[in-house]
Amino acid sequence: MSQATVAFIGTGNMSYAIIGGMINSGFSAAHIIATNRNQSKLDKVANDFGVQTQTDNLIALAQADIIVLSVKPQMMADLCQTFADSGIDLSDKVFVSVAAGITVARLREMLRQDVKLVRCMPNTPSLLGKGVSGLFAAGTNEQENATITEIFSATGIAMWLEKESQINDIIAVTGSSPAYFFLFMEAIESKAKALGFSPEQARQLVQQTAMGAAMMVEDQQIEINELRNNVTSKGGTTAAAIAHLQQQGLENTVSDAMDACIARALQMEQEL
Ligand SMILES: NC(=O)C1=CN([C@@H]2O[C@H](COP(=O)(O)OP(=O)(O)OC[C@H]3O[C@@H](n4cnc5c(N)ncnc54)[C@H](O)[C@@H]3O)[C@@H](O)[C@H]2O)C=CC1
Ligand SMILES: O=C(O)[C@@H]1CCC=N1
Repeated sequence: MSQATVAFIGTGNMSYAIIGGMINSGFSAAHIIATNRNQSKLDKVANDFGVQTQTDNLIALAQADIIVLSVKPQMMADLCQTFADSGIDLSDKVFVSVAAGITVARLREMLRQDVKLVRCMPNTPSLLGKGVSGLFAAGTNEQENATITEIFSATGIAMWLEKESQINDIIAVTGSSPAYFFLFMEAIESKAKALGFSPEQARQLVQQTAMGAAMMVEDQQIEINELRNNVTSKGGTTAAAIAHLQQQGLENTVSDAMDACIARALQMEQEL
């Protein structure tokens, strides 16, 4: 499957990021099909990355070896029904679902077949090759898994998981967590504006600092706690700020937020 054709069904934010990561790391645009019900939503991905686009999911399904299901979880049952009803042979295809909160068992029920399936939990930094994708295989062989690894390694780190339940854990750790970091950055940006910096200055200050901090974590390879200590002079300004965050329970708040994320995924598994 080295020249596998990959169809992204429901090309929105997440598929755009994966496709971008693939193209930026040298995948052939000719082997990627992006679908959406709405052609106008496909113009950007076609212009930016030169991939094929298609408003008819069944044409993409018939042409592709790997089918990435990337509609919102609430749309998945309707989409899968059209595939199950299509009469197209699904048995040789590898399905990859990036949807949160829908299990392998439920996806197979929706497709009315024990299809070869990989559950994948990516994140949007995939666009820059800085993504993380948790992967869980059901019914795929080694060669197929190698092809999937190749695709998701192109977008960052691809990590195979032993248990399907770990997909929900990785949603909390990496799938949803870019939003936690963005919220933290928004809070700093907003306060910088309140302190009198212009919107442009506030944006520049927060983005440079966040990027610098993240790059130090990667570059220095020492405990993150030590990096923090290196900023924190005893009796100084950082110590005052950190003490406030800790008194307000930041660590517990983050832990509780991640538990809420996992709980929502489990609840979706019951609902969808
Ligand atoms: N956005 C994120 O950071 C992440 C999202 N995911 C998962 O990715 C999936 C997609 O999420 P987003 O990209 O954020 O959503 P999105 O709403 O940006 O993209 C989904 C697209 O699918 C289209 N669509 C809906 N039904 C369709 C159909 N029957 N045929 C063709 N296109 C159809 C919609 O028009 C929309 O443009 C979800 O299942 C979500 O759980 C997973 C990890 C991270
Ligand atoms: O919010 C969501 O449900 C999806 C899954 C991980 C990120 N976005």
